[in-house]
Amino acid sequence: SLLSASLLGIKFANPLLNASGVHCRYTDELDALAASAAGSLITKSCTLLEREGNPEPRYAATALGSINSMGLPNQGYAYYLDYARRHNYATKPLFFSVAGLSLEDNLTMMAAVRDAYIPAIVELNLSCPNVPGKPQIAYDFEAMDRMLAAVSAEYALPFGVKMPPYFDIAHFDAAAAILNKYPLVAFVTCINSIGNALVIDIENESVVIKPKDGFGGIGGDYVLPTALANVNAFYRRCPDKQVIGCGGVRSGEQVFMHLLAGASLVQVGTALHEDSPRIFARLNRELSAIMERKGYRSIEALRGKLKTL
Ligand SMILES: C=Cc1c(C(=O)O)[nH]c(=O)[nH]c1=O
Repeated sequence: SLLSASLLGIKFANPLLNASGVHCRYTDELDALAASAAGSLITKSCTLLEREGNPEPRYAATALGSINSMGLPNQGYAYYLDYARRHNYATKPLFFSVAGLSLEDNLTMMAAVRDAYIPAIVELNLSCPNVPGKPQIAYDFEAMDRMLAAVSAEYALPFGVKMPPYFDIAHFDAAAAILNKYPLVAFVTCINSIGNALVIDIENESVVIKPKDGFGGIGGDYVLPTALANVNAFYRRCPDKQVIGCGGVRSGEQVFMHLLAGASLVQVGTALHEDSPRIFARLNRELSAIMERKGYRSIEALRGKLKTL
């Protein structure tokens, strides 16, 4: 149909899903996504053991988006693996997000997913900006190379990576060169939040979240141009991989932009957090209206067709 999409040869009714971390920590949240108009869903990035995460307040919405320093609160990987075993894949695909605190933890968790023989798609999070003392892997190119070599060897199935934003062409080049060494890295999700921003409330003359003196990852309108640039940068540099867009989506127009930039699927974070899973029905309607107005009969007809001047 008009909004059909595909990734790893798997069919999706539409390209939309949640960004990992939003509306996906608990099974009731995941069930609501499974019952929504989203084409698929992804679990909260998980660690080996359950984590409470950082002290609250750790999320705040602003006029232009959001800031968070959640600290990777999650129920531990066994909880999400149990959910992934029970999911009905005939209704819609499920992604499984992994953010281990060590290479060993990532290997253990991904081996468990592999050995469960379920069609869950793994998105390895290389970009969590909010675990104090843990610099994010994707900003350490040697660490990322070692991680992908070990994970590829162990998991031995196609998987994806969740990347932070880069802001320098040389960094796009270097990161893509590493990803292109690993054919099992079948997709690249761009972007995670822009790390370590600072939102100030002038009434209270204070920061708005408690962890890290108020420093946290931002999402929403703030990040849209950076998200689109990262989607297109990796789309151009990784012709043998697919790209999932994430960042700044709150209407059909931004979904259309991500698709033009080369995205195969599009994740929604801040706008989903501030609304509800009902947002997916609206986004599908708005995207359909734009495509019909422009005469597109499929997403493939417009995907990656961004014009330069
Ligand atoms: C997995 C941890 C992440 C978190 C978090 O749990 O603090 N927040 C983000 O914006 N991105 C993440 O990847």
